[in-house]
Amino acid sequence: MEITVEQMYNIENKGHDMGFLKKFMMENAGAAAVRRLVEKFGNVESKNILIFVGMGNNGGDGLVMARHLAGYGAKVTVMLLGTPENIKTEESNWNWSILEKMPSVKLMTGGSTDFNFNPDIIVDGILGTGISGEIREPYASAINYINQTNCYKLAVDVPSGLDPQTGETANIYTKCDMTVTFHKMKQGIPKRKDLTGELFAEKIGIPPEAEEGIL
Ligand SMILES: NC(=O)C1=CN([C@@H]2O[C@H](COP(=O)(O)OP(=O)(O)OC[C@H]3O[C@@H](n4cnc5c(N)ncnc54)[C@H](O)[C@@H]3O)[C@@H](O)[C@H]2O)[C@H](O)CC1
Ligand SMILES: [K+]
Repeated sequence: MEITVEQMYNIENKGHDMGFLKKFMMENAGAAAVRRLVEKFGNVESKNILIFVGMGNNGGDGLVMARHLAGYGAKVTVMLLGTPENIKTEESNWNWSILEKMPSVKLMTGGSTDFNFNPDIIVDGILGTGISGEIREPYASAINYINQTNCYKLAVDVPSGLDPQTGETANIYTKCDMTVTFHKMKQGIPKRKDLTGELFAEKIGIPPEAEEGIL
């Protein structure tokens, strides 16, 4: 069953109000996406993985992925597309503060795309269900960098720039090899398999009762 973005937010909020906090949903989302990646590659040890992180919860999922991938022995670099003080949500902030205590993950901020290594894998955690309007900087430059770089690309929830409700694209958008979306498929995402690549919908622990009165 495909659901709307509004239904997803309502289910997420109801699950949170039941006590299954968004930080746990985020943890399960990031872990599920990493499992798909590890399954794809067999082993991510020593792979150069570059994770672009937006300032909302799509970015937060990327931060969770960074921690899990470090645990698998990958060489992880996180590029936060802004400054840590401007991270928008409590859950993302919490995950950033953990990474600050992990020298195994290289943290970069601001959004420069002048990297001194070639990534094997890019994770697109720039924009998810919160997208609105044309893509602004520094997100636009990050999306251009992703599209110009020849490596494997995983989209967190939805390729950034693709509207998960309508399937329409903004002025720029990423083209990925795999997309891992969460809880249930959103209506617009499967309309653009050319941008999503392989597509998976992963459960993230939200109680089914959180759907009551919404679906
Ligand atoms: N489905 C679930 O239960 C869960 C989903 N998770 C992830 O959370 C994101 C949605 O997070 P949200 O913070 O609401 O939105 P985004 O991260 O997509 O981005 C919002 C952020 O981006 C800015 N912005 C919006 N449009 C633009 C634009 N065109 N150009 C530049 N910047 C833009 C805006 O200012 C906002 O601050 C969902 O996709 C999942 O990945 C959670 O992990 C929990 C469980
Ligand atoms: K994304």
